[in-house]
Amino acid sequence: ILLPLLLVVAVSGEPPPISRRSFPEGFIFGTASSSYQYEGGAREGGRGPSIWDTFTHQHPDKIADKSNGDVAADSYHLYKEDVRIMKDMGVDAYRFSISWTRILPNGSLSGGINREGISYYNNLINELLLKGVQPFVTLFHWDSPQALEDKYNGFLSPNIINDYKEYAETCFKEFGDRVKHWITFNEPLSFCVAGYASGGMFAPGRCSPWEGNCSAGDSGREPYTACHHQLLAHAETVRLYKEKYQVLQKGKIGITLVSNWFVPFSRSKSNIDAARRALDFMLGWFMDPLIRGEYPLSMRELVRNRLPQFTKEQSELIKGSFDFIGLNYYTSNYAGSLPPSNGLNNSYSTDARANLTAVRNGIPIGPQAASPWLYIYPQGFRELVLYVKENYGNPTIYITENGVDEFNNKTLPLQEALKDDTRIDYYHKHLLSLLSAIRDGANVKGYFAWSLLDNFEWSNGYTVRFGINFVDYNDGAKRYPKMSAHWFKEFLQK
Ligand SMILES: OC[C@@H]1[C@@H](O)[C@H](O)[C@@H](O)c2nnnn21
Repeated sequence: ILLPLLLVVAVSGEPPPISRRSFPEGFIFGTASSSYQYEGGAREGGRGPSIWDTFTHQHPDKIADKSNGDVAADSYHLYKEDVRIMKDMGVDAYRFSISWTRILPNGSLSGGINREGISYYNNLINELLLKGVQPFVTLFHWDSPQALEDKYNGFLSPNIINDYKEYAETCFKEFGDRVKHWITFNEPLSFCVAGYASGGMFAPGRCSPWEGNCSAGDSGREPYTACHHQLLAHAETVRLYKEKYQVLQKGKIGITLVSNWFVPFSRSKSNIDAARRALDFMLGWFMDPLIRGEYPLSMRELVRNRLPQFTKEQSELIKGSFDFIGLNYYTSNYAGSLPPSNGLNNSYSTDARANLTAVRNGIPIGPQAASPWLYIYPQGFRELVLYVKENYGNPTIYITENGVDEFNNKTLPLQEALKDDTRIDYYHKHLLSLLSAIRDGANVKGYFAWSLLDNFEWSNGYTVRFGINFVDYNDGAKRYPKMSAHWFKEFLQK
């Protein structure tokens, strides 16, 4: 079947047609978002400050347009419009995150539950269910409570494990009768590397002096410590859910990870090994503990005493602590080998001894999008999904994010800004690539496009747009469907 279709591509250059009917029966399609990037209402409804409120307000220079998430896409007020858009598109599900500090304003349960926060998420969940859209809820999408940062340095302290577990249990109690898919953490990698290693790009903005302009930090230790505590918090929360809630509530629980695919610079052993190390340090950092109860050998050999160790009990607790894996894919890199670091200026960024780049011999791996790290390489999607299938026991996977951005060109007339052909081409080719991996046996049950709306893109602020729907930040965050929204609506026709 595929051969003639590939001939079509070879001749016409057009990718073969695809629709939801190309995918297995029951496959879930949705869109994804996160609380700090979408909600706004930063000081409304009893919400407490998160580290991203502090980071954007105290270090506006760290954000490309010096912006913040105070208003964002204003989903705090416009969520019913968002759900109407989803219903009109025909999506099956919506992945969103809960703001920890909207539920527990000062981070700990002892500080009290904010009933207005509970009410907001009840309203959102009920509206989704009313319109036939399943909620997939992420408990943590980088917006840690500032109060816990002040109290004990947040995820650098093991104290956060219990505070996180109590926050999660509050959500299970309040929403678990209607939420049947829970994601404990979004991309521990991104949070720990961009927040603690590479130049203070993300909140809490810690790093070593040789990595950037940070007031404090240790790029060679803190990324590993913070993510060790996230993995332990994840494992303890999964045990809690399975022991106290899953039998009655009948939901599933997992974690969302992100990885690039890595193409060796050449077929030399050193470059192939470098590509494998890159995968270990980006994906194996979490998949190896989840599947084998231990960090990858390459990490233990290269990071050594800077990498925390699991006790036997912790290893048993984390091994198998998931019903599904959420996997985010956006882009791929070339990987080449680097000599051992000097052991002086240690950093996660150099520990893997891998030179990662998007350009080889002057030729980019694919067209570059707006975000500097995003090069379009659909083949990498298939390779990554099959790598997880073959190296980690073919776990149940939901693709929890996949997408591409364009620049926020303020001089463009609205009708021009809605013509996002690149996004249509990106989704078309990535869905074909995913379908190919599924047909080769990968156990993928769903796909969430990033993102429903344009939103606050972390250190890029509002200078780039990832939305299938355009947000007019100058006119009450009004939503307008881009061409890709029409494409998705047609793709999703039952
Ligand atoms: O950068 C685009 C998106 C962010 O907006 C999401 O918050 C984050 O989960 C992510 N991971 N990889 N790419 N992304």
